[in-house]
Amino acid sequence: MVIEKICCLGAGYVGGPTCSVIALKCPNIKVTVCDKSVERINQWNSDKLPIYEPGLDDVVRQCRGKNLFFSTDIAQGIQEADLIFISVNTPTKTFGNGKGRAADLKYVESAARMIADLATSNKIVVEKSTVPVKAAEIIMKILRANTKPGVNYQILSNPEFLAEGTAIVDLIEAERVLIGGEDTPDGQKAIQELCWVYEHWIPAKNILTTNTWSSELSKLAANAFLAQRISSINSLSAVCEATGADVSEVARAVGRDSRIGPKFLEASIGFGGSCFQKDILNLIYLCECLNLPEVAAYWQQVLNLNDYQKIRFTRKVIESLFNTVTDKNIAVLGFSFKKNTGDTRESPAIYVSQTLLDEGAKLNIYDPKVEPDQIMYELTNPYVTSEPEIVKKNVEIHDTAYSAVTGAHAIVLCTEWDEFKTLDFQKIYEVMMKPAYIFDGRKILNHERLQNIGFHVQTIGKRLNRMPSNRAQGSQTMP
Ligand SMILES: NC(=O)c1ccc[n+]([C@@H]2O[C@H](COP(=O)([O-])OP(=O)(O)OC[C@H]3O[C@@H](n4cnc5c(N)ncnc54)[C@H](O)[C@@H]3O)[C@@H](O)[C@H]2O)c1
Ligand SMILES: O=c1ccn([C@@H]2O[C@H](COP(=O)(O)OP(=O)(O)O[C@H]3O[C@H](CO)[C@@H](O)[C@H](O)[C@H]3O)[C@@H](O)[C@H]2O)c(=O)[nH]1
Repeated sequence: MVIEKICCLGAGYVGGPTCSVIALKCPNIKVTVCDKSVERINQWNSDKLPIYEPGLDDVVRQCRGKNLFFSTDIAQGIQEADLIFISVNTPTKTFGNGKGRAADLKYVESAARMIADLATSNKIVVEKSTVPVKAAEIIMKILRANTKPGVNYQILSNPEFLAEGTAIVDLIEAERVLIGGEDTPDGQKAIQELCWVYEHWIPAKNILTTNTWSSELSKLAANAFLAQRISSINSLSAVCEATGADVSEVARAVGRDSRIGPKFLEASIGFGGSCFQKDILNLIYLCECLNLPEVAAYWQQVLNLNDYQKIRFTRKVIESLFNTVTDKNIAVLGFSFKKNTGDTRESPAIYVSQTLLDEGAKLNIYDPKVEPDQIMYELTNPYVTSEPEIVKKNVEIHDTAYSAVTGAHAIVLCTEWDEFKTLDFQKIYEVMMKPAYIFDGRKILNHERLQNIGFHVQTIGKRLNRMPSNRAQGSQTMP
């Protein structure tokens, strides 16, 4: 089979960018991205795309209406496609068996059932969502139990490794594409057909093929390893703060060993995002089901440490502000889980903000890309608060960092947006309450310069004992 038409079920952070790049690099393939959400599809077809991702607008502009289409007509998408990506969400279960740990496969299952209902010709079905090992078996069972005469299915695993904020570069210059399939002649043929799609722009040496289960497990393993590095360096950040070592220096020294490498050793207020926690929980649950409690406990510790880091940082904020933030104005700079994305899923800023609100603080929140409604949605979510009215009363969303900090007792920097590095902190100092505090949860500011201006500064993994300069001590401009 030559792949002429691709359909993707799920127009989210993965389906949208992935298929846009496939359309860009494979001009002879028609790519249709389908979603059951009319609103999402309308946004993909508008000038304001539903997700912010550097470079994405350009790619969509080049291909949309030519060989890239966004549609709610799932039936047509499925029927005409030779190859179907399942790119739907796989959140952690919130109730029932495996609550809080297992991946909820209801969207994967419903996608498989839609394909089974609608397909009238042979399909290669590709699991792109992140799933527990053996999920392909579920898809296979649903499809093969409902096969219409003359319709054959091959199921492949092709996990996605893009990171938000760098998705387009990650897709165009992928270090590796992983494809797992059945060890049968038809399975191997399907693998080769998907390889052919990627080979339009990915060197063949970067395309790895494995059996289905290795491919599924490798995705969970990759995220577990990455998150483990962050928890490792974050654990040492606490040691640094207690001893006078500097975590950036430690990371530089450790990372210089080529066996360890320098990437992903940036201490922080903890990792966020929709993937790390969810996928490690998924791995932990899998280990528990496989009766491997020691392995489950090992990975659980990566998550425990991440919670500890968020708690430790927030506690430091409160303790530094004389152990009370009641009625204090606190500017929260950054709400997304990392820079260059508007995504707030599992953002550490949620925990920090919610804890400060619980302590009676008033928050002025500014993020360059997160929509105000999204911030309020996260903070008034019933899983996070039982008092949404108090949250609404005590949170103000600002459209510049300067307006957020005016009159604030403290700045809490939660996301490493580049624009925060170039703020005029002299000007900011003048409009803040005194003593003025900055808590740099991302280690991106020039702490010495801030101290010279007069700020009390705290960061991650480094003790900054020096008192602010005398010059600035008394200058209070706000009542
Ligand atoms: N976000 C990332 O950076 C990232 C990276 C790699 C892998 N992943 C994995 O990819 C998967 C998708 O993640 P995401 O961030 O794109 O999720 P998302 O929530 O942004 O998008 C999923 C979309 O699927 C749609 N959907 C659900 N069921 C459907 C159905 N039956 N038919 C059509 N559409 C349906 C939803 O409406 C939603 O728009 C998850 O398994 C995730 O773990 C995510
Ligand atoms: O040294 C570091 C690197 C990252 N982070 C934080 O870790 C989180 C996750 O960052 P990142 O991995 O860059 O973004 P994601 O979009 O969550 O991407 C991860 O999760 C995706 C979904 O599975 C995978 O595809 C990617 O390969 C994997 O990097 C963010 O809060 C970062 O601020 C740190 O604290 N320190």
